[in-house]
Amino acid sequence: MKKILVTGANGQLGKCIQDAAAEFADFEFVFVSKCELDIENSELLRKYFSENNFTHCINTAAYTNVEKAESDAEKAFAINAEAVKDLASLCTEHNVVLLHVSTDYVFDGKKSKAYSEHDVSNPINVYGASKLKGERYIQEICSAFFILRTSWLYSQYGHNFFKTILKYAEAGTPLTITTEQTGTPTNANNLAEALLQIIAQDSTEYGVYHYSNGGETTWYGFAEAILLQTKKLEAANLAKTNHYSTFAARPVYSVLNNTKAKNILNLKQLNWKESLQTLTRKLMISNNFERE
Ligand SMILES: NC(=O)C1=CN([C@@H]2O[C@H](COP(=O)(O)OP(=O)(O)OC[C@H]3O[C@@H](n4cnc5c(N)ncnc54)[C@H](OP(=O)(O)O)[C@@H]3O)[C@@H](O)[C@H]2O)C=CC1
Ligand SMILES: Cc1cn([C@H]2C[C@H](O)[C@@H](COP(=O)(O)OP(=O)(O)O[C@H]3O[C@@H](C)C(=O)[C@@H](O)[C@H]3O)O2)c(=O)[nH]c1=O
Repeated sequence: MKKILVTGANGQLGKCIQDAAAEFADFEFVFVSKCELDIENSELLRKYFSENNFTHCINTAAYTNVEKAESDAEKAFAINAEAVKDLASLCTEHNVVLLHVSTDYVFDGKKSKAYSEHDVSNPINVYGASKLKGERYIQEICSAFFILRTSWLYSQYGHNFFKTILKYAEAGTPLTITTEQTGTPTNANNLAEALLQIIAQDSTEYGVYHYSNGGETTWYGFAEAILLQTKKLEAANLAKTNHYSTFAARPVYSVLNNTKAKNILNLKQLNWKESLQTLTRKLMISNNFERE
């Protein structure tokens, strides 16, 4: 019997995993939100691992505010690196396979071809640096781990670009969206399923993997597709810009090459536009866009 601890369970990906869990009836899940298990609390973490026979831990807990991280580096590193180090140690001590999620922002974006796992990481913002440090701890401490780097996550849950665009459009707020960065929007529901599939197939091909939806676009292209697919484009006030001022630098190009995940973990890569369409159709039928 697989017993899986999911941290950060009230976040975007955590909620998508809760939904995807319905398809994996053989697994026992322990979903813990930040209130129930703060991963910075090493004693409480230790207690959870001692009192449960977990076989796997999916760590979705993270400091994800890219802008705020620039002036709050200590906290970003405490959660994305130091707490991950504790988690990695406990997983090793208790023979637990760790599945951890990382980001395209570990790269500097100077390439113009999709990044593979062999490409050198070189983060250009605090968030990316803190996530890379977390990855490094896992690689040093664990032997049984999967690090899945993904990009531009969105879903019906939490705070994300998809929901921001819809909220602004519904309020009639003008939208000026940048064409400065190119990457791949990834439906967090697809990532949730991929993580559970890795567990289901009992893979021991541990290591770092890139997992995102397929294709590429800019943030402007993503916004346009969101509005088009939800039939809000005509009414929306959408404009493009080649410079949107932010505190944090972002990689100009951060498309991830998924070949390794496809070949070794047999993960399917859905095209970003098709996956967006699947989600928008589902949400439009059920009228179930989660409100904050
Ligand atoms: N969102 C994106 O675009 C991308 C995300 N990722 C990675 O994917 C993973 C999931 O991200 P996503 O679900 O979108 O992020 P969210 O911010 O939606 O979820 C993260 C969750 O972690 C919680 N959390 C924060 N600090 C702690 C802590 N100390 N202990 C326990 N829980 C904590 C947050 O709670 P609270 O909100 O209360 O602080 C939140 O519920 C992260 O590792 C992220 O770095 C990678 C690429 C893209
Ligand atoms: C809100 C807004 C943003 N932008 C720009 C700013 C930025 O360059 C880009 C995306 O902005 P956001 O702040 O929504 O996205 P950002 O926080 O950069 O998203 C990142 O989050 C972390 C957690 C990751 O790991 C990354 O993969 C990526 O998804 O869009 C506009 O051009 N217009 C707008 O109205």
